[in-house]
Amino acid sequence: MKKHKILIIDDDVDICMLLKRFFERNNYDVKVAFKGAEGIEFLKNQKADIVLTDFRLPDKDGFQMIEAIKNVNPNIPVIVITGYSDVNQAVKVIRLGAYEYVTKPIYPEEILLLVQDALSKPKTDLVENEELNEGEGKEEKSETKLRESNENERFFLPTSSSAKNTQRLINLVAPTNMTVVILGESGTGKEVVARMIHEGSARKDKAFVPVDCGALPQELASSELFGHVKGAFTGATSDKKGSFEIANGGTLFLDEIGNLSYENQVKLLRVLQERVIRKVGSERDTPVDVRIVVATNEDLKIAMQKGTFREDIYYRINEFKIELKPLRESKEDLSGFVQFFLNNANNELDKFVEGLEEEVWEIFNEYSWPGNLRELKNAIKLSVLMAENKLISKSNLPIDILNLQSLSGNKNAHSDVNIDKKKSLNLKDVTAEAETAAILKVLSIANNNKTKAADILGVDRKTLYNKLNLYGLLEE
Ligand SMILES: Nc1ncnc2c1ncn2[C@@H]1O[C@H](COP(=O)(O)OP(=O)(O)OP(=O)(O)O)[C@@H](O)[C@H]1O
Repeated sequence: MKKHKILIIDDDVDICMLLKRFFERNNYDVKVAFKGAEGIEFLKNQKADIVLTDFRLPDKDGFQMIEAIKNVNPNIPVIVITGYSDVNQAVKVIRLGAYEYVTKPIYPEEILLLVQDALSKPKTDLVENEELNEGEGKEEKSETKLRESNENERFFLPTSSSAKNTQRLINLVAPTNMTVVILGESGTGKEVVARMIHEGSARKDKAFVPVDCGALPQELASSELFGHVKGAFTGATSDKKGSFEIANGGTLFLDEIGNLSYENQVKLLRVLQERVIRKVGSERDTPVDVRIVVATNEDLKIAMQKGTFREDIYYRINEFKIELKPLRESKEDLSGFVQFFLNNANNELDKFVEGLEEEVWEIFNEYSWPGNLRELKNAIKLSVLMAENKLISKSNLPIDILNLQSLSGNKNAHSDVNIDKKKSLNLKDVTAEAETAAILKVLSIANNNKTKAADILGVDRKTLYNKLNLYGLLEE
């Protein structure tokens, strides 16, 4: 079998040699470069299948590296090694098109898993930020990718009268061009509803572009949303399309809109009023045809009173409102969602779990589900993984559900994970204890594989590392 070629760029000779030996032992062809320019030069002249680069190189930083690498080969997956505390950088490198980032201290096995994962994906899946690179053909490809991922997703349509009413509103508004505001707590399915609106519109064959305004780094937000022209700021080495342009003809979903900076609110108002955008650093307007759906879990009226959200935008976007109930207030839909998530988890994990024991149903009905559908989905997935019989039993449940459920004083649950009365009932301590127990349990199930463990826990690897650090669980 042909060996894959990995290019490792790091000025730390020890790390380079360690990784080189490790990957060679695992049957990879390894090329090493100690400077950014050297690595780029190599890519220009020879083929590599994947690049592993340190964020801090003597001649370039990680942002410049990704941009330069993608200029040579937009399809090549890039994994960036960052310092432990550089969470913001890590988020930015992903936005710039890196496949993944790993934090120091590095674990070669963890990097190997990521490399295998990246190389097993079809090329189109790897082109996360194709829009970074201008060109009509490329935009088409990124739209195809979005459509493909939409088709793979299957949603459950709950049947309670309130859920049916929501579905009626979705069906009513979908075919129009109205701006829709979706309100609901985190995890209630706001993005799913936004997708349904898109799917039910004449725009369904064009892109659905979700943007989490809460996760946009301040200094990159304008360029992410509206694009930039070459030379607009240091590091803007080529033109870049923003989310509005990528969504042209389709739907742009602005999640957590309350987090948009004042400056970007002003720009958004222009799009809403005139349907044009102006790229950062450009002197001319570009027309866009985008349907806008926004979501928030904060009360925008209060934000408006506080002066953090502009009144004119509020009234512009407030054309049609859909409010999603938290799961604790829509328990009639619980069993339908449980069955749906159970089927998915069985398929994903190759298991054959048929349902929940009666006692577990009682716990599920009592529990307040602060993370809503996302929490339910993760809890079912973990329980299916843990289940040894046809029915999920109480011992298979994530510990935090049992802890919070027992704290709520439920008489029916007979929890055997009761909190010791002598122990602190301070919520922070309880949470720390529950999280530590859940993390340790999952790490042992996942054979200490952090990527897998993070997946089971329903968090990203960065969050898992932060928790491991916080609770002193990181191995030396
Ligand atoms: N109708 C549904 N059918 C199947 N899964 C769903 C449905 N609604 C939500 N989910 C699942 O629940 C999880 C949370 O949904 P979603 O991301 O849409 O919530 P959200 O309200 O946008 O969350 P946040 O405010 O945190 O961004 C996702 O994994 C999603 O796939």
